[in-house]
Order: sequence, then structure tokens, then C-alpha cells
Amino acid sequence: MDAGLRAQRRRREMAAATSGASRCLLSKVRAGRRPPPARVRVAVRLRPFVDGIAGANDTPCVRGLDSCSLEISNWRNHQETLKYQFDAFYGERSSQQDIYAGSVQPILRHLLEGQNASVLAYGPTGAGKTHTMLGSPEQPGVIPRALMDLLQLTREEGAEGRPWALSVTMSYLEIYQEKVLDLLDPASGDLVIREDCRGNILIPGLTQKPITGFADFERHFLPASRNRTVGATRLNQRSSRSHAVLLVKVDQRERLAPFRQREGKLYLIDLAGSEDNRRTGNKGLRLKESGAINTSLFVLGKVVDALNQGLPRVPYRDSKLTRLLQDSLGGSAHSILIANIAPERRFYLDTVTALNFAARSKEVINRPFTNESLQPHVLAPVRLSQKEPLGPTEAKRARGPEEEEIGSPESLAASASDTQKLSPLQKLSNIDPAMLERLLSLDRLLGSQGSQGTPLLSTPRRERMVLMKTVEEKDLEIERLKVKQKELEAKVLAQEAADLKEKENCSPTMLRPLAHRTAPVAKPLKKAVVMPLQLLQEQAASPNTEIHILKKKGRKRKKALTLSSYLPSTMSRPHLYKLKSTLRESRAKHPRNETSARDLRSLQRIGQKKAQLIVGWRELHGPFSQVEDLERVEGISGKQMESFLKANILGLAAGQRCGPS
Ligand SMILES: Nc1ncnc2c1ncn2[C@@H]1O[C@H](COP(=O)(O)OP(=O)(O)OP(=O)(O)O)[C@@H](O)[C@H]1O
Repeated sequence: MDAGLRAQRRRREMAAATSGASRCLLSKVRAGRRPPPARVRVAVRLRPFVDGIAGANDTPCVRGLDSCSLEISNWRNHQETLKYQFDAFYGERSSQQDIYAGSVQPILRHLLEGQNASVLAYGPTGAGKTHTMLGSPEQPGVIPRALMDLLQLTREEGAEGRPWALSVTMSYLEIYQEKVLDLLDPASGDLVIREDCRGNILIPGLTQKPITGFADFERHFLPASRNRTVGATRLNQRSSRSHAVLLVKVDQRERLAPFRQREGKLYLIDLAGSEDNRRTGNKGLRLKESGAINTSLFVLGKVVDALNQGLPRVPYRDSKLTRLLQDSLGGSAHSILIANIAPERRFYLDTVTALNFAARSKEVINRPFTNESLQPHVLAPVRLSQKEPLGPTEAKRARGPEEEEIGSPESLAASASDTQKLSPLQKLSNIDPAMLERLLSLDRLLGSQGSQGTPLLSTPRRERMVLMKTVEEKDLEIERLKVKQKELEAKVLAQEAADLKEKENCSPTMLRPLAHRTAPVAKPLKKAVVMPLQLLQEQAASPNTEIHILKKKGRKRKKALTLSSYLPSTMSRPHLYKLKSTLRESRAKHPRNETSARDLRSLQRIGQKKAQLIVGWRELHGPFSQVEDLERVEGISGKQMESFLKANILGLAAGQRCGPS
């Protein structure tokens, strides 16, 4: 291959790769949404008896029942028939227009939505696949009809004043003996099939011819069709020895902001027919061709089965045909399979096989989605705007040719090489999808507010970059404010916690903070914390600590109560003495011995009657030397004593901790 050819091929590869990259970007933007399912539709076409194929006195083995079903005699039991139901059944009298209008035309509109569509003609050799797809000048088939309509549609939709500019390109290839050959450029040799990050199938280096009218299409297609490998077999004088794939791409570019672009691909596939070589009489090259055809059709069957059974591995890669059909079966295309069958009895087994394959195919589920992204000229400046401010040279380079292109969006419906110039793969793949979303919503916002200026995405590059910079600065500002807000919130929380702690320490009856309250707070008093006295005293002296008194339970509670019964059993005697002396000191501060009955009533749990009993006892026996002396007062029960001590000693201890009130 000479240098010129190599360069040409490389350019084409780059163009294909670049278009794949923009779709990768889209997949990030749309991540998370699963497209709705669309079942593969299946139609069966029965061809009439044709001269040279029909045997003498042949009677049809297939009979149509209605517009969707047919029956075929059961070879195991001739009294019975096998019935099949499909999306459509076209009998031997059906015209090319019937098939086209009934099954193909309805899916063409999806191409203008940026979705993919596939039409596959399947069936045994000589059953009428090429007739259905290509037809003849008198009876044009699916391909010329679809192209005619599609070109008309794109002309209307892309007319001046409409929101989208549309362009159509075509590629034409055949898979011959597991080689992918470009029928528009037969010298290019075997091409490779690749898959982009979204699962789209690409053939780098495949010729794409822009077509603006049907004449254009014929100019490329007719000579290319002559390049397709055909050969005579016993069953078909012009038998296709390869699978032929016509790929028509509809590219749409929005004329105004947000400058989206869409790409819809239409695959029109004329498969080679399965062959029973005992009947075709194939030898030599024909036999070899037949082997390759049958193998790829066998893999096609395995792919359909794997999809129907939901197997984790679908063997697309086992043949070039299935690799290419990945979009059409179990992929992203709206697909229609037209199974062609012949009425002759000698085709009986092939017909049953084809019908069974067709019946399995109608279970296959595809998930078509819209291939939409932003046009490269919109993406490129965003990428630049993410960089540091440009120096004068870079800025000049960035402004240069692109401003012209923004000024005339039509010029953007350009060739793949232009796309390559505008958006190198690396730049596109580095764009942050979130930033794109922001741009789009910003643009919509400007539009909805009736902004005086031009929309953000159609402003000249320099202004756009200034705007983008402002957006970034605002973003940073928002981030800074968020951090500040968090700091302030943290400060307020810390302050609140400190205040609460302080209040709690001053008043033991104060409610704890919510976090503490939500725990079972009443319980800790029952489950007292046992502490050495030293600690207890320290706590009593310290305003920040708490005292817990253990209440003895059970049998001991019924015994005569003493102060020590309020103390933990683990507390040693010296500890006990120390506690008593503390209480004595506090009594000195609260001289109960000298208090009148009235004053005594101000104590907790001491009413009029008890106060008089205490004063009477004091007059008889002299002043109380210790708290336990209260037990000796007649008329004060052990229980009352317990309750009195609890209420007053706790209050006393707390009073000590908080200092004089
Ligand atoms: N519906 C039809 N009406 C009239 N003639 C038909 C019809 N279908 C097929 N034929 C004729 O039958 C013959 C075989 O058809 P065709 O070449 O399309 O078969 P095929 O399935 O493409 O075979 P192969 O797989 O070998 O290429 C052709 O002469 C074709 O004109």
C-alpha cells in the first residue's frame, strides 16, 4: 500500500474513531437511564414458483393462513401441519411495495430520532432475499425504496429554517469467507470490526460516501453491487456468495444552541443463503464459500439462542457476520428480520429451518436509544475553558478558524475530516459531562429569560471563554462559601455544647443534651457508679462532677436503715467516716439542731407532724449528734427515714458541689 493510500486510510480511521468518542461522551451524560425494550420484528415472505427452480407438477408446501400466520405440512406426519405466527406474513402474490410499506417504512423514522435500524433478509438459497432487498428495475426492492424515502425525509427535515441540518452518507461492504471487504473501495482489503466504549460497532477505514439525492446513491451503489461476489449454483444462477451490508448514516446537527448532534444508522443486509451442499452440488471454491456461509449462519443461530436464553456470553465474536450484527440483534437497533421462504417441496427442510430460526428471532429484545451528543465545535472550547487562562498565542490559535465555523453552523455538517480537525479524540474524551450539562442548562436559562445577547454557546469564542471563566469563578466562590458555612455551623454547635455542659453542672436537675436524653436516662441512678470515697470527695468539691448513691435492694432494705445502708457495700469504714464528717460539716452550715418546727418543715419530706415529733424528741433527748439519730424518733418509720435522707442528703451534696446558693 503506498503512502497516499495509507494516509487516506488513517484519516478515515481517525474520523470513525472521533465520532465514536463523541458518543462515549454522551454515554457518560446519560448514564443511569436504561432504554426501553423493542422486540425484533419478524416478517415471512413466501416467494412464488419461479421458472428454472420449480419442478414439474410441484405443489406448494407452505400455505398462508392470514396476514400474520402460515402453516406447513409436518414431514413426520403428513396428516398434520405446523403453524407459525409472525409479525407479518406476505404470500406469493405480495408485491415489493407491500413488504416495504408494511414492515420497513415504519422503522425509518427512528433514524431521524438519532436511533439505529436494521433490515435483514434471511432464508435458504434461492428463496428471494436479494429480490426482496434489491429487486429489479421493474420491481425495486427494500434498498432503493428505503433510500428514496430517507433522502426525501432528510431533505424535508433538514430544509433551510428547520432546526436541524441533515446529511446522509453510505457505505457498502460484503463479508466474504470471513473477510470484510469494502465494496466502494475493493482495493482496501480485509477491514477490521471494532467496538467503541458504548458497544457501537465501527469499521475504521470503511468508505463513507455523502449522498444528497437518489442519483448520488445509484452512482455509488450500482457499480459497488457489481463488485459483490455472486456465482452460479445448481439452485440459483446468481447466488450471493457473501453477506452484503449497506450502511446508511443519517447525521443531524442542530443549527442553534445547544448545538446537539445525532446519528442514526440504517443497516440493510442481504444475507447469503444457507445451503445444503448435497443439493447445490457445490465443489471447490463454491464448497468453501458455502462452508463459510453456513458457519456464519450457524453462529447467527447461536447468538439468537444465547440472547433468548439470557446467557452471559453471546457469541457475537465467533463470526464477522454476528460481530457486525451486534447492534441489530440484542443491541441498539430497531430490527426487522424478513425470512424468505420458497414454496417448492424440495426446499421443505430449508423452509422449516428458516421458519424455526425466524420464530426464535422474534423473542430477541433490543434496546434502541438516541445517539445524541454535542457538536465538536461546542465541546472544544469547553475543554479549553477548563485550562488556565490562555496566553496570547494560544488564545489566537483558539480563536482562529473556529469563529468562522460558529458563524455558519451549516458548514459544520461537514466531512469526517473536518470533525477530526475540530475535535481531536483526546480533547473530547476529557470533557466533564457535568460541565456540559451546566452549559446546556445555562443556555436554556438565558434563552428562557429572553436574554438580549446571543445564547452562550453561540457567542464568539473569546466572549464565551470569559463567560465560562465567570461561571468557574462563581463555582469556586460557592465552594468557599460552603466551607465557611460549615465552619460557622461547627462553631455554633461547639458553643451550644459548652453552654449546655455548664448549665448541667450548675443544676443537677437540668435536662441533659438531647443525645444523652435519648438514652434511658432514668436508669443510671439505679445502676449507680461505684467510686472510691476520695474521688467522691473530689467530686463533691468540684463543680463539674456528679454524685450517685447506691440504693440497696431486697432483704436489707427492710432492716433498720442507717446512713451506711445508702452507701455501697464496697465502701470501707474509713471512707464512711469521711463521708459522715462531710455531712456533719454541712450540718453546721445548716443548723438543724437549732431549727424550729416551722423551719424543719422547709426540709424535704418533713411535714407539720414530723417536724413536731423531731422538735419533741430534741427537747427530751437533747440535740441530734448524728443523722442516724432521726431513726430514734418515734413515729418516723424506716421508710420515711430513707425517703428523707434521699431527698435531703442528695440535695445537700449537690448544694455543696455548686457552692453556696
Ligand atoms: N417474490 C418474487 N417474485 C418473483 N420472483 C422472485 C421472487 N423472489 C425471488 N424471485 C426470483 O427467484 C430467484 C432467486 O431469488 P434470489 O436471487 O433473490 O434468491 P436469494 O435468496 O437471494 O438466493 P441466494 O441466497 O442464493 O443469493 C431469482 O430469479 C428471483 O428473481
